[in-house]
Amino acid sequence: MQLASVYDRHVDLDTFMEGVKKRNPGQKEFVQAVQEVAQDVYSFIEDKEEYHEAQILRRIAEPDRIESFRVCWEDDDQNVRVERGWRVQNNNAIGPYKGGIRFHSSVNESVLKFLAFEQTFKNSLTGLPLGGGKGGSNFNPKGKSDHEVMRFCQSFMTELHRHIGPDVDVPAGDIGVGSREIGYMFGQYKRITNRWEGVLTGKATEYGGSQMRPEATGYGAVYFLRNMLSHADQEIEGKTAVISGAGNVAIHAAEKLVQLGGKVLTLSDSGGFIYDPDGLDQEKIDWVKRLKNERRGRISEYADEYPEATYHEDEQPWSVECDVALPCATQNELDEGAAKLLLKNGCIAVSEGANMPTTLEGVKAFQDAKIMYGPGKAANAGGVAVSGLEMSQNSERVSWNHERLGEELAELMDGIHDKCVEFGEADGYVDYVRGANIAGFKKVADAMLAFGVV
Ligand SMILES: NC(=O)C1=CN([C@@H]2O[C@H](COP(=O)(O)OP(=O)(O)OC[C@H]3O[C@@H](n4cnc5c(N)ncnc54)[C@H](OP(=O)(O)O)[C@@H]3O)[C@@H](O)[C@H]2O)C=CC1
Ligand SMILES: O=C(O)CCC(=O)C(=O)O
Repeated sequence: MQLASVYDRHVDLDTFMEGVKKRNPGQKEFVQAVQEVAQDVYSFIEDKEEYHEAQILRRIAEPDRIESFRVCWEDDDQNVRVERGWRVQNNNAIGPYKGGIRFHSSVNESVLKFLAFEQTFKNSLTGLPLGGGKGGSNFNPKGKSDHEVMRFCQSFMTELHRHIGPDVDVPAGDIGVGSREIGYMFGQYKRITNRWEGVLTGKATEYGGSQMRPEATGYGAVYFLRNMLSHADQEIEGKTAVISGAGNVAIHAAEKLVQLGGKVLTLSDSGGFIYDPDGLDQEKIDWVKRLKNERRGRISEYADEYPEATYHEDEQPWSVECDVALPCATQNELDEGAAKLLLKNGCIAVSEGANMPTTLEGVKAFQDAKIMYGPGKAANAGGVAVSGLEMSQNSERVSWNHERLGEELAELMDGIHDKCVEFGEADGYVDYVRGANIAGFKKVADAMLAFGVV
């Protein structure tokens, strides 16, 4: 009986999810990501026998491979330190594996599997030939010297280089991995292989990086918000916004929102959030860029620099009244209680700069209230899309200008929004989660069908 249900082509959603849980014990983030996709995909493929027969969803929810390795390095006191590194190559049906590298103490296999799974759908949505992958380490760069970070990155790449390549797998940045870390890793790859090739994206422009890549994820999340609002005959101008995070994505989301006439009230980090009732302007945003990218300081310092602002230690920004919210820090930072608080305070739209920042219950609260809710796999796809354009520029040995890339990014975000509407609109409401899941799934699934059982 048990075996029959496992191999049954038409297992129902609950049985499918039971199987996912059994095969991935203790991996709650991964199970959550699969659940969110499966519930939409199941209703889409209900009458499509070919997807059942080929067990497509089950195959996408099983990474092609996971490389796991030891990373040894020496700290400044010459202590030997040992961390663990991974690369999860989830699916390369439509292009080389592509997705960031995360350095954070919370990184484990479940987190990277969920990110690589999500990336597969996100990359498909961009319309570019990019498969899905993700990697990282439990190494925590916070408080480490530049030399320590360099030694760690070199050691990480010494192992990772065996598994990547410009037509195989092209990593980039994510939490804890910015331009400094990409530079150290690219330098080590080049040293080991003696090849200059576009094996990483997010490089500095001096050595093959693309204009607009640092801005792309945050700007893209705001373009997606603009698209959702304009589909509902609304605009960003004059809207108040709450943003979480104070890293690459949050800072650039704030910058674009302000450029488009929005008022940004908050930023946060893992210590707490700042509330600035006057709103951030470009000068304040530039100050935060220097704080985070050069001095590597804490967001609490903002309230010392700008006395009109207040700092709220160990708190999240979701209690602040706003029209729109952009979670741009990390997974599951916005739970059901926070979602209901945002709704109660009049929030009409959420655009996710982070990956899976809202819990399943939080997502349901937004959907039940029928507000505009753009899930990360659609709303934050601008980053990987411009990474895809960096790969094209590297292959052609050309460099496109800022203006062209800005236009390409806005067009890519328009395309993603259109796909979400095409597959997610019913009865006058756009379910962007459903739209993104189905559009992302369909392209990968059709490619897999063409390959047969591999
Ligand atoms: N960079 C990119 O291009 C893309 C990033 N993303 C997603 O966007 C999000 C942010 O990434 P990015 O801006 O690049 O990363 P950064 O490392 O630049 O910034 C991360 C920010 O989030 C905060 N943060 C991280 N973990 C936690 C936590 N557990 N609790 C509270 N705050 C936390 C950090 O605070 P602190 O410094 O205190 O840790 C920091 O302010 C991630 O979900 C990432 O996957 C998605 C698409 C592309
Ligand atoms: O630019 C990339 O390849 C990675 C972006 C990323 O990690 C993400 O979209 O979550």
